[in-house]
Amino acid sequence: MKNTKEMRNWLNDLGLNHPLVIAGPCSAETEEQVLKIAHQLKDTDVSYFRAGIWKPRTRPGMFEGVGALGLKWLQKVKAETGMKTCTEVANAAHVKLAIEHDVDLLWIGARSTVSPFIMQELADALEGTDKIVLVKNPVNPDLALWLGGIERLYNAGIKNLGAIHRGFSTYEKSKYRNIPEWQLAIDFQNKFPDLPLINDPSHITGKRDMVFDVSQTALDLNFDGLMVETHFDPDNAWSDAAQQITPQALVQMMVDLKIRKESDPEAKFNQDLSTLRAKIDVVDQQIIDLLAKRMQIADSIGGLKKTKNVAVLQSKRWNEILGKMVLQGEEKGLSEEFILKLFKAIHQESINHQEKVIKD
Ligand SMILES: O=C(O)C(=O)C[C@]1(C(=O)O)C=C[C@@H](O)C=C1
Repeated sequence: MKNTKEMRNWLNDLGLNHPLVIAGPCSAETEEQVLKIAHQLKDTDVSYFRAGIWKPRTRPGMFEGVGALGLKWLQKVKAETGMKTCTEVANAAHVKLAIEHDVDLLWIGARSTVSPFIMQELADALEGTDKIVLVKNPVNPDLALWLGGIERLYNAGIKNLGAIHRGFSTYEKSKYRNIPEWQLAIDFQNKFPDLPLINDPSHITGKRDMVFDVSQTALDLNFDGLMVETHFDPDNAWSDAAQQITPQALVQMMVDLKIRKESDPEAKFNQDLSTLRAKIDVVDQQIIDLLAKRMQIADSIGGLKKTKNVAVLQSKRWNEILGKMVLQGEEKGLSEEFILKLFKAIHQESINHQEKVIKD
């Protein structure tokens, strides 16, 4: 699969002057609930109305969706509001039913993207469709697996493709439900700049008061749109209550979000930007020189340890360095998260260098 300008066709054809917005409840609960939310989202920036019909839940015994019955409600949404509709599909039977009920956009969930078998089954079931198919990132931060899933659909002749960034599972304590790992989304855009990329702030945050902030970051990183879970009574939603926002809050959010351009033609702006970028280039060069210097010292330590048969890993010394760097970083306005990531990477490289010296 190669990046092509045509990948954006389905998005360009919508002719939007704002980011694409997909919104609606996490789950379709009742016909009344679906239609009430849909009517509240009509005449807003929302182009596609979403509702989960088949819900992949972590543990059995939770609400697993209303099933095919909900597809009839989505048909009513389209007839009554004119909004296009979308839902999640996870197997060939879902695909068949969704297409029969004229759902316009199908998305594939994070728990399906992890499995090449499921992705191939879905690709076979969707073969040649002109529906829009969006693929959520797999639960683990694996760009190749994400792209591989999309590629299976592409190879099945599906041309209206896109991706949804919904964050990644983590065992470590985090303020997010699924950590965004923005770098991975940036790498995705670098590889496929024309493949529409939508952000899902609801699943990244898991909390409604963080949805705005994550949406703004996504737009600042040139995402093409947002998928936001929306319910008229979020606290009493049958699934994911904490992360849903009201349709009114969504409308306000779309007003408040700053939609930034990728560049500006003004000469003074571009000159100032070039000057600052030149400064960054100088600092980046210094960083590389310093890192190379540090690794030369690590090589010497490796040589010394080799003579006395001393282990490469020195946990006590390393934890001292890490603690000191976090404190010094904080004094300079650098987050603990960043310092830990940076120095863990430096430590690993230092170990690699020493290993090479010791094994030589
Ligand atoms: O101080 C050492 O013994 C080193 O090997 C250097 C170093 C580092 O790069 O700072 C690398 C590995 C050890 O785990 C601790 C520290």
